[in-house]
Amino acid sequence: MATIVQFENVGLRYGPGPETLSDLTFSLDEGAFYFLTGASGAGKTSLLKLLYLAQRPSRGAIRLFDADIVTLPRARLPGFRRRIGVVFQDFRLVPHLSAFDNIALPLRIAGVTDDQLRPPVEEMLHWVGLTDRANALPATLSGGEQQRVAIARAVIGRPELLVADEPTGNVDQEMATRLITLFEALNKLGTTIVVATHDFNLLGKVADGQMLRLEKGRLADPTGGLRYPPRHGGAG
Ligand SMILES: Nc1ncnc2c1ncn2[C@@H]1O[C@H](COP(=O)(O)OP(=O)(O)OP(=O)(O)O)[C@@H](O)[C@H]1O
Repeated sequence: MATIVQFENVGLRYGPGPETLSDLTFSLDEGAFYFLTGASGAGKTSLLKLLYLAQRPSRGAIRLFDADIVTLPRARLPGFRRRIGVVFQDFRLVPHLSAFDNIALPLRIAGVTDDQLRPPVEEMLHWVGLTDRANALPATLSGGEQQRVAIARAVIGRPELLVADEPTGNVDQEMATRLITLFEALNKLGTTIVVATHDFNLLGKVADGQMLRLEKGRLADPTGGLRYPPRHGGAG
């Protein structure tokens, strides 16, 4: 299976303090489904930011889509970002656009005409249970409804990589199951998926799901022990 993401000894430091992420060495297979778990503050969002190119590492090498993204010229970043769907923890919907138009955004950016984009947007609205909220502005939607719009927007363009930060944090279990089914359908079409979650119920819902676990900024063995222990016996 081809590799879509490769991290080699990656570290991330936000300021003068200790590293938030340390010694990350792993690869993600193209077309696979990953859950990223770990306690609050372990570094999940930070790792996702490296994956969707919102953050550059402080050290180490990252290859994405077969390119060295650490040295990638800034001008090429937007082209890479368009290949990645992102569900942000805080949704980041465009406030003056309706649910319909937020979901339609990736297709509009890709040059799809209004006539052509209506059927897929309506299908997505139906899938996330928001057909009757199509014209609503984000501020008038509940947190769970906003989250569903954010998910629909992230998946509609069938990205090569989907990165989702706590995508079911604001919905009930029934909707969480439905949303994971949507991710699985996208995964079957070839999208590589990385879902950061605290919800262990989700893990059992994807037959081929693999788990990555962060512990204090380091990648740990999902079964417990640290796979990449600190070299000098530190606590990590
Ligand atoms: N922009 C930033 N500047 C400085 N420190 C940051 C920044 N973003 C995150 N951090 C710190 O990095 C650490 C990891 O944060 P991160 O949000 O990646 O963790 P997380 O595992 O996603 O947590 P949660 O599950 O609570 O969302 C935290 O100590 C956090 O305070």
